[in-house]
Amino acid sequence: MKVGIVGAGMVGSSAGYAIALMGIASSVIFVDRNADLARAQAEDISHAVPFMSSCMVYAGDYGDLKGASVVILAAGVSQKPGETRLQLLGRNAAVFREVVAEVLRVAPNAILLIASNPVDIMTQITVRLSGLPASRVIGSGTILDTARFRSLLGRHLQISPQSVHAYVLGEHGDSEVLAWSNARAGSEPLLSIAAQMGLPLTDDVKAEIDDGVRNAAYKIINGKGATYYGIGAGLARIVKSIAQDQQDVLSVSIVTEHVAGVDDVALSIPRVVGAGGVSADLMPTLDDAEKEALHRSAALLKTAIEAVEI
Ligand SMILES: NC(=O)C1=CN([C@@H]2O[C@H](COP(=O)(O)OP(=O)(O)OC[C@H]3O[C@@H](n4cnc5c(N)ncnc54)[C@H](O)[C@@H]3O)[C@@H](O)[C@H]2O)C=CC1
Ligand SMILES: CC(=O)C(=O)O
Repeated sequence: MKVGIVGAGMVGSSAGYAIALMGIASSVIFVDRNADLARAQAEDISHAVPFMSSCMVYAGDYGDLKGASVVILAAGVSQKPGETRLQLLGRNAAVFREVVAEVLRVAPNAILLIASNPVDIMTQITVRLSGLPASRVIGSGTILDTARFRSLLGRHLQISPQSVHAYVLGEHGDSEVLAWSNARAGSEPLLSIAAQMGLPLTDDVKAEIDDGVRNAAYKIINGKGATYYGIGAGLARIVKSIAQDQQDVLSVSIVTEHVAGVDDVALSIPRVVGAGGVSADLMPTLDDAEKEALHRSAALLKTAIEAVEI
């Protein structure tokens, strides 16, 4: 499978690195308005491939995306310390007006995988610009926040994060909702596991985990200027589900007709992902506070997209 990546910066290159090393694509092509950067990233990553897998990695222009099954859009600006994701909207919408048209011209049948922030709104903008069905325009959404939640829960409970089944819903951003009430480790509710392990999930522990998930990006950006390894692996995970038609349940963002009392808005809930993109939505059972928080997150995103003229 051929995977295109538009935007060869920190996020695009980390995704390309993960995809190449995981051996889930036959080729990865980088396109960036900075052609020297795209070439350098492709060359550097191609030197890692012989150690791990088999994948052609090169740089090109939009014409080279012809035949791509998936195109990742990671172009645009990223947050500076103190900036929110929503503050990037105007600048990244302008980038997408140019980029989406170029991609569609050569790869009209590709599934588009959106990374640029604010990712939920950029996903909805991409559906408007492309006219593609919502199921084929997938925002990475809260796949990263869900990984952060599982990582912190696993660390507290001393259990592998891969054995923690918990999701972050709603906006990939400040209003996101950690779904505690249905989270499990193994087959047991979290509270039961916490008691059995002698590691109670007190209100203080839950508040610390909430802060660690919700504010992870701000902390990492303060420390090193950008986040990229986590989302690079998350994007590769979505590409794997598509490439291998896995029907995995992943928290990703697509434009959804009715969700949490709001119509026609892109946000994350667990969804089934395979070769055709998203094939089903799996709305979790939530408690009243989580339902209300998800409604607020959806309404915030709806207000933001309504202000975008595309
Ligand atoms: N969805 C998520 O969970 C995450 C999303 N992000 C977002 O990903 C985006 C990229 O972040 P980074 O890679 O760190 O930024 P970066 O600045 O390292 O890379 C962005 C790249 O986009 C290219 N670009 C800009 N305008 C372009 C255009 N019109 N055509 C082609 N290429 C263009 C630039 O030349 C640059 O190489 C940001 O919006 C950031 O907020 C970052 C981390 C996590
Ligand atoms: C930057 C960003 O969106 C994140 O790391 O969550």
